[in-house]
Amino acid sequence: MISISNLTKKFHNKTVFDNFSIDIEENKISCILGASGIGKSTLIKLLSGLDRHDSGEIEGMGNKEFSYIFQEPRLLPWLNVYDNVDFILKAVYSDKDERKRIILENLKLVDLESSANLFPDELSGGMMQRLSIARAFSYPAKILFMDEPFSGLDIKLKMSVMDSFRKIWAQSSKTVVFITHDIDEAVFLADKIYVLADSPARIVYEKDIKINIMKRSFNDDTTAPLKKELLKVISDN
Ligand SMILES: Nc1ncnc2c1ncn2[C@@H]1O[C@H](COP(=O)(O)OP(=O)(O)OP(=O)(O)O)[C@@H](O)[C@H]1O
Repeated sequence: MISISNLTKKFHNKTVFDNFSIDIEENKISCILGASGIGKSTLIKLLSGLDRHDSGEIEGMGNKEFSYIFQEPRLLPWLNVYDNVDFILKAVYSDKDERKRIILENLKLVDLESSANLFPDELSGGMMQRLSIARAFSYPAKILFMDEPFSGLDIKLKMSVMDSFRKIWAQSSKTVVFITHDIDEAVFLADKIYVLADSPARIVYEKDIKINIMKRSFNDDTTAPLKKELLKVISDN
């Protein structure tokens, strides 16, 4: 469990979190859903240690390594697909053959095995984001933070990239903290959804989704009531 308790974070005179608490389960996909500017990215930065909180406790991160997937893929343009992944693995695995096995296995899961020699400027937006997913999963980190990784993609690409994401996640046992403002994305991928609202931010709603992630479809009637509920919670707050 990753636990945040009684956390306070201020930027100058803006209090983003005041006495904020949340428990995040390990080996699951937890989704923080909320409007723009509410504090979602700040929360991930505090959890990952990229920013510091003013008071309160963050427990369960210890020295655990984490990887990040951002809204934009952040690839190295001078390296091909294979080497973009190899670049980050070199710091962890000295054995070239082991790196090769890990890289090819992960590229295969996101359907990029046959694109290993292409450079980022030869990839579509969806391919770039799939590569950033393969890179994040190749790195042996227990925790993955995702900051709106699908929001720059059109609906068709989004569905295909999210499908790649769930396949690759199902092979791992990573704890994922996923932030988004998109209800469809949250309902498609999350084991648990937290809705963040207000200023200072607080959790106004939380829900476990029991349907197996691999069995969900983007336009699934069984999740329609939940989507409606989330829409109401968001518009009421
Ligand atoms: N480094 C900073 N300095 C000053 N204010 C900041 C800083 N980072 C964030 N903020 C403020 O804190 C609040 C929360 O920002 P944050 O980026 O966490 O929101 P968000 O929910 O991730 O929004 P978005 O979905 O638009 O990325 C905003 O009001 C923002 O202006």
